[in-house]
Amino acid sequence: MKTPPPPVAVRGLVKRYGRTTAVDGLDLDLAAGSVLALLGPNGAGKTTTVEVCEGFLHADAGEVRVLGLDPATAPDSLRARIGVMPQGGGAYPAVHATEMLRLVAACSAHPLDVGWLTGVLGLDGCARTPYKRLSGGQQQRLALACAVVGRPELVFLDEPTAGMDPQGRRVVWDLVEALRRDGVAVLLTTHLMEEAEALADEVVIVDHGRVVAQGSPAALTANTDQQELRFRARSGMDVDDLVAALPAGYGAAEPIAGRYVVQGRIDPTVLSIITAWCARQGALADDVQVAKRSLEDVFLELTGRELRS
Ligand SMILES: Nc1ncnc2c1ncn2[C@@H]1O[C@H](COP(=O)(O)OP(=O)(O)OP(=O)(O)O)[C@@H](O)[C@H]1O
Repeated sequence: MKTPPPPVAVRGLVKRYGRTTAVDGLDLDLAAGSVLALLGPNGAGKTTTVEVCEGFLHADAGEVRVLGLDPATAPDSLRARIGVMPQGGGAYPAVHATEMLRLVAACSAHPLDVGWLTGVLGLDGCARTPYKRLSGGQQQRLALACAVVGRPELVFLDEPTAGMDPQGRRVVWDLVEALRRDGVAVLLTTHLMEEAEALADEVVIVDHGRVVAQGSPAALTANTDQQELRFRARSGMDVDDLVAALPAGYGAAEPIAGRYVVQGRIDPTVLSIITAWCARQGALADDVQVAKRSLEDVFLELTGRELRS
């Protein structure tokens, strides 16, 4: 039996806007029935990548295949098989929430039940509310409903929970989880590492239009034999001197001014060495934490910048 093509396969994608190279040789593979999160700071090229995959933008170079098709030349045949939730949603201002959803459902051969979907997404109370009167979170959830009502094989969600309160975010996360259980492939963008960690089978971290790291959240944040101790203190202390004070094999860095990281096995002796060393510098080690690496740390180590910058 012939294996179906992967939902998304991108090789060497380049997209420029004038002098700005938004996407700079990006590769991406979304496996069937899995959730991939494109994680990166503002302007990293996430939306541009997704819009090329959706067929809304054309690549300057590289190869893009979505469900085996080139979205640049076959957008109509693809449209019926994919669901798209654009950043910020979008609908006619006066249309009622359910009207909008019924309109989209009518374009599909086998839509989900609109009443069921509005219930699941907590939109029952605003079925007759004009789109422009919905809260930002409700507009987002309606956009998500529109993206999935046609039972797509593949869904693109561009920052699906941006600006949502924790309750709204939970509803969206539960729906993404349900899509995965139903075998739907999901490509989402986010700059929230907790969202990527909670939802994604595969995380692709992008910066300046390039992939800087990828893997499962567990693999990306795995500690080899390493633990980390982080603390805040006055900036500019000599980390080489700190390394010299620690047992052999330990590392220390100040990736952001005033924020220090010590890598190695953290035990009470090491902790006391660090705090004593700080005291000798006339500094107080504040906000001391022993932590597992987060995706935020991975990004910081790779780029020297914070995801939320
Ligand atoms: N239509 C456009 N014209 C010119 N430059 C653009 C256009 N769209 C995006 N850019 C630029 O391309 C780069 C990548 O933008 P993109 O929106 O893809 O990033 P992003 O990772 O989705 O960011 P965000 O998280 O803010 O949505 C940015 O420098 C942005 O300013």
